[in-house]
Amino acid sequence: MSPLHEDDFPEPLDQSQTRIATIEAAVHQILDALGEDPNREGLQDTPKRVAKALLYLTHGLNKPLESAIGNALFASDNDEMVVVRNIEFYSLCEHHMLPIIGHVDIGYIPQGKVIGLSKLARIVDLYARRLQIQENMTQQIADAVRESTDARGVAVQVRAAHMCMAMRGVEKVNAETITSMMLGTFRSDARARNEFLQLIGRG
Ligand SMILES: Nc1nc2c(ncn2[C@@H]2O[C@H](COP(=O)(O)OP(=O)(O)OP(=O)(O)O)[C@@H](O)[C@H]2O)c(=O)[nH]1
Ligand SMILES: [Zn+2]
Repeated sequence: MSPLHEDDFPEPLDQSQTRIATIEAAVHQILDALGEDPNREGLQDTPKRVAKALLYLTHGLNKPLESAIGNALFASDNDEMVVVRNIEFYSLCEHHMLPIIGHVDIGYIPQGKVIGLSKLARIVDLYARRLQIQENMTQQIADAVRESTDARGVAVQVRAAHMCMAMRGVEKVNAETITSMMLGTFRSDARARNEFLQLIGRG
């Protein structure tokens, strides 16, 4: 599965064209309301660009979990913790539609099968590429890893900067929001939790 590009949308072309046209008209109105001249040379193609960019930035919406994983689940007797850390993500906050930019660390303890490593990053993108709040994204990623792997435990930590807190509002550029979700063994066993935190460099 190759990464999605701005020009491919995961739906029939006519549906994408309808969405692009609708968003384009709305962006034209927004430019006008901002006091801009939407017809000046520099802005002529802006509504279309914004429409395509917004569809790209939310392309995880309504996509099933299987689309991120395919067949990449492999039988394995290994029952040691697997950690993939520092998976970068770009999302949009659902309150202001401004960027949330950060990193996700994922750990799981396999129980009979392991998942293709890249699929953990694809799971992150599936939930990041839509309008989000960080807490829900954290939980959705953890639930998806658990559901797809039947792992004994799943740990997810998300560290992010919210542009709505940096570029406007309280204007705190250095604030970092950390959320985590511990399932199964990670919730019940402090040693497993601490090992995860050590491995992600936060213990
Ligand atoms: N819990 C949570 N809050 C978020 C997230 N992203 C943005 N927010 C917050 O959503 C809140 C919306 O608050 P409102 O008072 O309705 O909006 P606002 O007037 O724009 O608030 P300010 O940002 O404080 O100016 C703000 O406190 C944001 O910081 C997130 O991922 N999780
Ligand atoms: Zn926001």
